[in-house]
Amino acid sequence: MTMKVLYGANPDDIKAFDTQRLRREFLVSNLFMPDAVSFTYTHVDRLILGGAMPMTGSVSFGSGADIGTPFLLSAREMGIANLGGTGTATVDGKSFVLENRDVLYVGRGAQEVVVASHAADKPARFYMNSVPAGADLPHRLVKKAEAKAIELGDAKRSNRRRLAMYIHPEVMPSCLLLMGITDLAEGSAWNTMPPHVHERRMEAYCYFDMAPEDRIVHLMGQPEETRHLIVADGDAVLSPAWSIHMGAGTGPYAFVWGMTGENQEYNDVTPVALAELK
Ligand SMILES: O=C(O)C(=O)C[C@H](O)C(=O)CO
Ligand SMILES: [Zn+2]
Repeated sequence: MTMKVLYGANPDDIKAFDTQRLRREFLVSNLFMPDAVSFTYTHVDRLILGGAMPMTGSVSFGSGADIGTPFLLSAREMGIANLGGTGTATVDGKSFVLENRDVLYVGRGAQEVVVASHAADKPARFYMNSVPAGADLPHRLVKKAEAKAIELGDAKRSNRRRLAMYIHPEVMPSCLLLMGITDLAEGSAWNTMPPHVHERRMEAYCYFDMAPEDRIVHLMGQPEETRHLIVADGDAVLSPAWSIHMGAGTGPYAFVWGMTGENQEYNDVTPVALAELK
């Protein structure tokens, strides 16, 4: 298990960032390495994001040595989304089978998580978001069919998409984590249109189901001072509260979004008119 640390940046800093620096602070790559678990501790609302791609055996995590608590989840909750083939996640001896696009909520206090794929030629890709939690809630699997889905956008504007809420007060109540998956409709390219910011929550995206040669042009920054990141399959991007988050892909894609902060009000956002973007 590896734990990288990102300290985050403020909006004035990024005005002077070159491409390399911007990528270092806001882009997390190599999340899904064979038979490894990699975490990144961000100081953006203390969200930890991680990935694991077990192939033939199982891989486990749970130690809190990197973060100063007995266990990684001694004071945290976690969402685990399976972006690949079917796999199993076993939390302190209790096993949950995650098919593609199922999400497991792991409550505060879990000590050991063991993940495995059912078939090495179609490995599971477990993507994790973890945030500080104030209560112990039971672990629960949220199947794809149980998520609350919303159809958004318009094919004529190339932004039709289906947004599915998994860890959300109406589906799987948590302490402060929100997590869901957005799938772009065939032929649509743009996500999160029109864009928005949410002062009371940060957000992280993990783009997946992309062909290796495709890329997302992800836009970030304050509306009047945007920057872009070129993002590949399996990469995650951090979006602090002050940043827009939107993107367009050169081919089909989906993404997991995770949020935490002051509240869990999905609609507590400030829309940004496209004419405001610079
Ligand atoms: O395509 C979308 O729109 C989204 O998926 C939006 C994200 O869920 C989001 O930004 C939530 O604040
Ligand atoms: Zn958002």
